Amino acid sequence: MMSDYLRELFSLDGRRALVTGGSSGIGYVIAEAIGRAGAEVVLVARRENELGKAVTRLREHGVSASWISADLADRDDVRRVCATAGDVDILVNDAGNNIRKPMAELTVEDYERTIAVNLTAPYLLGQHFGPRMAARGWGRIINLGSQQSISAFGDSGAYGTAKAAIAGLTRSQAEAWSPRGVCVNTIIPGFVLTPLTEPAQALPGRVEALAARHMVGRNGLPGDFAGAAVFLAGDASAFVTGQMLFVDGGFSVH
Ligand SMILES: NC(=O)c1ccc[n+]([C@@H]2O[C@H](COP(=O)([O-])OP(=O)(O)OC[C@H]3O[C@@H](n4cnc5c(N)ncnc54)[C@H](O)[C@@H]3O)[C@@H](O)[C@H]2O)c1
Ligand SMILES: O=C(O)[C@H](O)[C@@H](O)[C@H](O)[C@H](O)CO
Repeated sequence: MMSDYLRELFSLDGRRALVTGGSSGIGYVIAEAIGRAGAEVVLVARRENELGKAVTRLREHGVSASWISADLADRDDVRRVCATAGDVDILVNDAGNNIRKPMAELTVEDYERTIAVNLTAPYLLGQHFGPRMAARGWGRIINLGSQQSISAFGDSGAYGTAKAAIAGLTRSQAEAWSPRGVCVNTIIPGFVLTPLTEPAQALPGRVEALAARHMVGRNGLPGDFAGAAVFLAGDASAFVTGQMLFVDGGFSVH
């Protein structure tokens, strides 16, 4: 049975979380995990039907959940999320997109949309919620990076640019607000089987080749991120800030 000590260390009771990209993949699992640890959860994504389904699933698990529909590539939508979300103790910047083309073929529109979703939205949401968390003396920001935060992959130059910058954004946000109780960290996944990676999964032999590049011998699943998210969202990680946490089955060191 879980001791009161462990319950206190990992409980998110009384916390309120905003999870972008929470309708799908890794973001949904993070929302469910921190919700089941006690937090109230607000999901942000574009498609209302997917958001509605995710909120229904969360409620089936006893999680207090709601959603805001927004296109995070659109700054007016980002501002509307900031204005309507209320107090947020835990911000998870999970929403991401990857426009896959050879570097020289990415248009400026591809580049700008990719940067807007993967980097500018986390920047603006952090700028709104970070100081408010700091004023209350407690907060957590979890950004989603990628192996491309530290190394190059083919055909995703704009995404790689944004994900490398996420590591720098995390350090800058940590520097700004950690002195007042706000820990900011990046989760770096391996290759995870989600809708985002379906184009890569469709390439012959690619799934198997990537599985072999993980030390654990398999690709990631969304469920692999639950434990790290609960850890980084709560008091257990009070002395962890500005870091990249590699939840990648050993991919980065293989
Ligand atoms: N799957 C992987 O292998 C992998 C690896 C490294 C990093 N990541 C990162 O993890 C995060 C989650 O990815 P996933 O694999 O779970 O993908 P996913 O496609 O399952 O989920 C992405 C989520 O982001 C939302 N989203 C995308 N564009 C949006 C926009 N313009 N406005 C609002 N919401 C938007 C989608 O609605 C969805 O909820 C992303 O930041 C991704 O870059 C994934
Ligand atoms: O969109 C994608 O194809 C993924 O995000 C990939 O880039 C890798 O899975 C990731 O970089 C590993 O962390």
